[in-house]
Amino acid sequence: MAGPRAQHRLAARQPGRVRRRPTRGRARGPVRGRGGRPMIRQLMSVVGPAERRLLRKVLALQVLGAVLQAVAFVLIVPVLERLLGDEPDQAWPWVWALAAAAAAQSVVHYWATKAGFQAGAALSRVLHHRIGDHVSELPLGWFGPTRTGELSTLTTQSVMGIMRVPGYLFRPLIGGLLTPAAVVVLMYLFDWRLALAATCTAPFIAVVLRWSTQRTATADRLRAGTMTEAANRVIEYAEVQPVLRAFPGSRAAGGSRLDEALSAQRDAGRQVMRAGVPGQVGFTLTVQAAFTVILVYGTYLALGGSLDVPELLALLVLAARFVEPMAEAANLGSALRSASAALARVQRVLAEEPLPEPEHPAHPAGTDIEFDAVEFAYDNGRKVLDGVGFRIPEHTMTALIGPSGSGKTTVARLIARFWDVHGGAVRIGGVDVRELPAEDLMSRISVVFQDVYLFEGTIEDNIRAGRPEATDEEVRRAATLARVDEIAARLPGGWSTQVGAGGAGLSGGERQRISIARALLKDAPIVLLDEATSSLDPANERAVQEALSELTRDRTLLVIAHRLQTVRAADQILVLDGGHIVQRGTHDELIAQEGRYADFWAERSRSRGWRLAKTPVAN
Ligand SMILES: Nc1ncnc2c1ncn2[C@@H]1O[C@H](COP(=O)(O)OP(=O)(O)OP(=O)(O)O)[C@@H](O)[C@H]1O
Repeated sequence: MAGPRAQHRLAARQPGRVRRRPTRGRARGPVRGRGGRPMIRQLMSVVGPAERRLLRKVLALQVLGAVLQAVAFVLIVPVLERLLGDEPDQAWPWVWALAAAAAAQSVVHYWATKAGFQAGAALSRVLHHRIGDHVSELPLGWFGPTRTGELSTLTTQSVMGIMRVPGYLFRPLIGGLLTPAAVVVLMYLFDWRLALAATCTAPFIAVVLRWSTQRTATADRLRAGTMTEAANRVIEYAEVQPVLRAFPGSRAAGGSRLDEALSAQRDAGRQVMRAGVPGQVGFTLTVQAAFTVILVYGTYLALGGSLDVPELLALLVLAARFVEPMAEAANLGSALRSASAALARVQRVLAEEPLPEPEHPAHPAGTDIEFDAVEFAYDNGRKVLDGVGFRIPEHTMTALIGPSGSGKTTVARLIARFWDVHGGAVRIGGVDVRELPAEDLMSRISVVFQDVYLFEGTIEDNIRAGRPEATDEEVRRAATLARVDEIAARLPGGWSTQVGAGGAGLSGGERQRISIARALLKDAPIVLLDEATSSLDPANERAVQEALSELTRDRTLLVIAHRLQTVRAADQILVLDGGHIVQRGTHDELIAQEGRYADFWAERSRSRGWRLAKTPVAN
């Protein structure tokens, strides 16, 4: 059984039925896997034409800068030749040429650096937009609990790592390759034999450089992995403090997971050192050996009389400078790998399939909801819904009950198209939800789930999120209907109280009342509601019930019900178990039958908590 994402991919391939949403102001280049492509190509593939132009400009300037640097290096030879020879006065034209080359290189370097920073800022902007645009088109089901951390790392550390590339990495990398190459080529103008000797040493230096980079690459990757793990363990350790303190026995286990991660990080750090030292020593020795070869050969030529001593000295100075940019580039291996890994992470998210959009949007007639032989499984392949069928008539209330894990939340999520079904269809007003544009579908639905998210902002801001263009009166009216006015009156800052990200500082019932007010303001004709399971104090319980009765008026409502009075008030009750609807009807009809509902009612009436025995789901 294909998982939700695989299923989206299948749907996206069906010809004629769906089309990908147009890409608003984005790069047209395809996002393909790394496949060993040079980083610059990877970078070009995730940005738009304007940023590509800017990157090309930076590259061109850096290439020019590297060549000018080589020219400046090479001009040292005639200057030294003349200064150390018999006619020092003749050095002046070369000194001026050297000064001109150095000045030109400085100017180009300034332009390149400026363009590099501009390109970095543009990269950061475009990547943030692309990630934001793309994520907004992904199925809601993609947003699991780990995504917050993933997205925040992506938009901060990863994007920062990538934006440093044109400003900080291009110059040494391009210089490291081009300047030595240009130096060797220009050396041929002075003495082809020493130039040839330098050319012959280059492959050895390159091989050792590659070997040392590969040695540290594996250790570096290991260290990056252990650092992420350690960071996650630190966060986990902070988050589970209440549990660790409530259950002292678990403290050792909680602490040891963190200790293990930290010592793995330490070991990985040592491994990087161990792996890096031979590479660096090997590189230095090879460079020294190459220099010695040139020195010995040059001395041999000078002793034989075929090379002047001043020219030999000048060429040796040049040879010494020729390895400098290579050494600088060699030290950037780690930064380059981490930028490449960051780019790969961005590409992975950008490669996630967006929700397929209908080619010919349909128009629902009404707001009744229908499940027609719906089948659905999450990525693990276990069928959660297996041929579920029911209808919620317009402007009626349906209560969905069933044991924990029976798929009640999944039913609600499928109506809001968090994922697409794998079999059958979910219809609204007779139209398959897959034939509705995502925005149209969401404009018809209000979702009040248990894990209410409150934005960083005031109570008022949070309610207004339901309909940003609403007037102040409309916001206050929704708030009053949902009994949020009582909350505002109690809080020191009133309506302007900051409720903070995640709504810290408010109880579960209070958060749900704000989310009901938000839904009331949105005024969508369909409401999907997951009643709070946590026990509320009587005042909050009454307020939530009153708020709900406002919310459900004249709307089509599916409620995942946990309270007896909600279940009783429903026009229809559906009992979900084992992947099927096992009973349906009104409270009176179901209570008259023997079955799971009657058991549930009897059990629930006896105690405050209730549970239905779970039966296995047929696959
Ligand atoms: N994102 C997910 N990925 C994989 N499996 C999931 C996911 N969400 C839910 N499940 C699994 O699907 C099954 C149905 O979950 P669902 O949340 O729909 O049940 P529920 O009836 O609403 O449970 P509860 O009453 O405890 O909230 C469970 O076995 C659950 O573990």
